[in-house]
Amino acid sequence: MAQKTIYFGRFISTPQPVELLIRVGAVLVDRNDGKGVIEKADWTVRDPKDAISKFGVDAPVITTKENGFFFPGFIDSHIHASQYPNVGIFGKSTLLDWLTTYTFPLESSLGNPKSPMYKDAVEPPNPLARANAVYNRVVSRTLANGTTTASYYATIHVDATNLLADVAFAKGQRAYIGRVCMDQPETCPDYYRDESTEETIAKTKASIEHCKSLDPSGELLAHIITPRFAPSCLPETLSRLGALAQEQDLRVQTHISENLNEVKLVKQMFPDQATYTDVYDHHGLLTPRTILAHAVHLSKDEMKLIKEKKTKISHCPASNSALGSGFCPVRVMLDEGLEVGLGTDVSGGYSTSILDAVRNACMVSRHVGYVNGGDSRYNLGVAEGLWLATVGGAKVVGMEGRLGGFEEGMLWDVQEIVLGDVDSRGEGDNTEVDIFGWETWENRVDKWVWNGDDRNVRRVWVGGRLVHERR
Ligand SMILES: Nc1nc2[nH]cnc2c(=O)[nH]1
Ligand SMILES: [Zn+2]
Repeated sequence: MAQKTIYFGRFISTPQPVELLIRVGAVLVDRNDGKGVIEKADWTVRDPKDAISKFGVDAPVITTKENGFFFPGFIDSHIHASQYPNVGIFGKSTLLDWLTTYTFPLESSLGNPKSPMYKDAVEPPNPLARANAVYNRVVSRTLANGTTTASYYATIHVDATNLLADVAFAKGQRAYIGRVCMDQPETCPDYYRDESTEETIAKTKASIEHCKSLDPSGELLAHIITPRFAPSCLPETLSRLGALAQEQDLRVQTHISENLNEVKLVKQMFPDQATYTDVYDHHGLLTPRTILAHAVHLSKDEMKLIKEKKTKISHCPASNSALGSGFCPVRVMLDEGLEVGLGTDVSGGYSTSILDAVRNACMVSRHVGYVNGGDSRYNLGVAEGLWLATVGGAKVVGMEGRLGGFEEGMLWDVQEIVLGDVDSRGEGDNTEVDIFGWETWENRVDKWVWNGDDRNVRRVWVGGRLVHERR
């Protein structure tokens, strides 16, 4: 099979938060066994045959539809793979009761046959078979939605966590895999926690080794150290996990300041630290390679410390609305110079789609503007939302300059989008995005963001490997 491929057509990206860059041309990709990068780009080419002669290679040419475009793959910087069966199931709960009512029972069922989820089971429980179904489905589903990179939380179970790593690796998604660490008996149920700091560290190391055995380079797949959040870990565990991340040069992910009752709980449990951010800093977890999800209720001082430490933020707007957590002030964080990406936070968030997260980020920003005196300065535009979903996300997962655009040397982690054509009789395609033909390309992108879904994702590549094709 040919190693090189030419992609020809329309390419849209967001190099800057307010810049929607729309170009026609061709790029040459060397697939290089799934490490495919853009070797050359030419924005003067207007015909696929010209591309072959311009690049001087006889490679197959993949062309976008007239009403379509290539767009950088989405980066989901915060998603709980194990919670996927619960999308949409949250009733009227808020964070802390949502965890005990819906989340811990489901997560425990992927590894513990005594999980409360099995109490009425007719068949003998088979947790790993359940994990297999859940993880295969969620990886397929996120790929179908154009997510080429995901930072996943699994569960506390090593076997099931390693299975998620196997599934993501086999399907070719770029993935960070976190074994969830929780061993604080005051807040974690008996049926779902590690017994001690030693157990937490040993099990985390086992999962690190498994991820390394799949991808020693860590470029397509790597373990990410995952203390669930400060209240779920013993203080000693937090420190040991911080040290482990440093020792093994690994990323860290956790939650911060999502909900006001959670913030209060952290104050009670860690009276010696002034703020939630200080708790992570004190335990060596506030690093440039740490992703903090939510950050809804941070003080300005906390933002300053996070900036100083170059720690990253994953904004999860759908989840914050669904669980009534609050209005995350993304504009303020961007103005403060924080690095922000988007997360679906399945299943606090109800959707696996980062396009839906873009929409929700735009919506929430308007509510933030409203509560700040109706100031439209807070509003995020479509290009800004897409920037958070791609370039912002790349910074958050430590892949700045390698993901999120079409420049030479960048990885070919890309989705091909196709929009719906409406004909002269008013007949359309099987997509929610009806394009009549007179819209500008900027407006077509607006319509895609507000009404698009997986039906608009025709093909997806990661590192030049085709990982999804819509049938
Ligand atoms: N949204 C969300 N917040 C959390 N805080 C601690 N655990 C979780 C979780 O699973 N989801
Ligand atoms: Zn979360």
